[in-house]
Amino acid sequence: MANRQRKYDNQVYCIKDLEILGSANMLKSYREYYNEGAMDLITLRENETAYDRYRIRPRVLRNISDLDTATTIFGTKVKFPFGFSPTAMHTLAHPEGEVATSKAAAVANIPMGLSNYSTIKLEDVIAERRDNPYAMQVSLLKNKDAMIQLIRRAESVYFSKVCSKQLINTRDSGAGFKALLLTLDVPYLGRRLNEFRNDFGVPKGMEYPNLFPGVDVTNLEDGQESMAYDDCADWAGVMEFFRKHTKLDIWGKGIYTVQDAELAIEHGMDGIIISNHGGRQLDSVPASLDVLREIVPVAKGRIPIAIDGGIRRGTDIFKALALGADFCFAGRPAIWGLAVGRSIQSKIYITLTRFTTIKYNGQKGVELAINLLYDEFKTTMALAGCRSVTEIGKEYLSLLQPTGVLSKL
Ligand SMILES: Cc1cc2nc3c(=O)[nH]c(=O)nc-3n(C[C@H](O)[C@H](O)[C@H](O)COP(=O)(O)O)c2cc1C
Ligand SMILES: CCCCC(=O)C(=O)O
Repeated sequence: MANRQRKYDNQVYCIKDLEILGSANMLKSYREYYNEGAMDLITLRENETAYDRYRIRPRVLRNISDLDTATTIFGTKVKFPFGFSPTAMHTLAHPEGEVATSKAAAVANIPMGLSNYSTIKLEDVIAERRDNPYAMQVSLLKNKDAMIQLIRRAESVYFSKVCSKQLINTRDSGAGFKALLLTLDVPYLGRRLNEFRNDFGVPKGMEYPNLFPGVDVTNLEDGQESMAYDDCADWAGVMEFFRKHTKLDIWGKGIYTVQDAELAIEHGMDGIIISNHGGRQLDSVPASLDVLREIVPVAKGRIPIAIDGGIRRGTDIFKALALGADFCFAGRPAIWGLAVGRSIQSKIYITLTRFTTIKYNGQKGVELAINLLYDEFKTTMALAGCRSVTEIGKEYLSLLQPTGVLSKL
């Protein structure tokens, strides 16, 4: 039966399960680095709970037999409106790190944002691509040379690969880096108490091979000048710099207000991500979902609007779309997938009768995260009576008031 629900292994049936199992597989200081955020974690918590204030209003008898979850992002068709936000240092969660995340994103045909604090070379990450799009995240640094070199490398991966013994150029097929995600909300790093308490540090000898190749970044937190964030950045200067140095699309990540959404449009950005950095920068800012509601009435249709922060269920993706987002991203589910991958054993067949078992399958863990969200999202669309992503609108949601009354949006 086509509409039977997929079964899962490893006792992971939703992202919450993945978080619990993945977290148990990590060292305390890494777990808290990934899972926690700034100060009292008020925003971190609200990013998730904001979704619980909305209720879905399904329509029935809608003939959903041709249901289509596909949409486009960065000019590329993808499986459903979900992709990975850039998160630093995947190798702390799993030895295969960003390569495993990339393999899973490629198999699923979803976009992947790659952090400039990736611990694996961007060329090795992009080598795993199929037709799915990638976006390179760029932090705004004082060190302009590091940024320029990073952009050059992202652009110069000429996406050629050997296929049927022929060297073909796959750039035209849409594979590879399509956009830069400028991280706008880090002139300083937020105050993450877990990092102070755990004396968090990356293992000796670890590098950020895309931003500072060959540099031991163990002491990054101690503020080496060559790695410092740019605290003089402004809209005009940033846009002038990036338009001069790239032909890729430029998205602003870390939009918290209507005023800054307007400025992003005014300065010709190609897209925005409404994001509070997963509650890791300024604590007690509003949940990104609440900011989405303010921004959509003024920005919808003028610029692509994506959102991240607290998206953990297919119903969350549905709700964000119903409130006007064009696309959803999430950061931590990829990390938990990698960490769960440490305990997934895959059987690889060598011959028809013999197989060997490999552990540490990071890709399978991340695929599990994607499949859970995909299956939940598809089920939500079907049960709400939406046949395509464009049909999802605010008529499918009510706001649950504290009194228990449901109000229209
Ligand atoms: C461990 C971790 C590392 C992150 N590293 C980066 C980064 O290098 N650059 C960046 O722009 N955002 C970074 N972020 C923020 C994410 O891109 C994203 O905004 C956030 O994870 C979304 O919240 P979610 O994890 O609740 O989905 C990081 C987030 C986490 C959890
Ligand atoms: C030094 C890496 C900072 C990455 C980041 O943005 C985060 O941890 O949230």
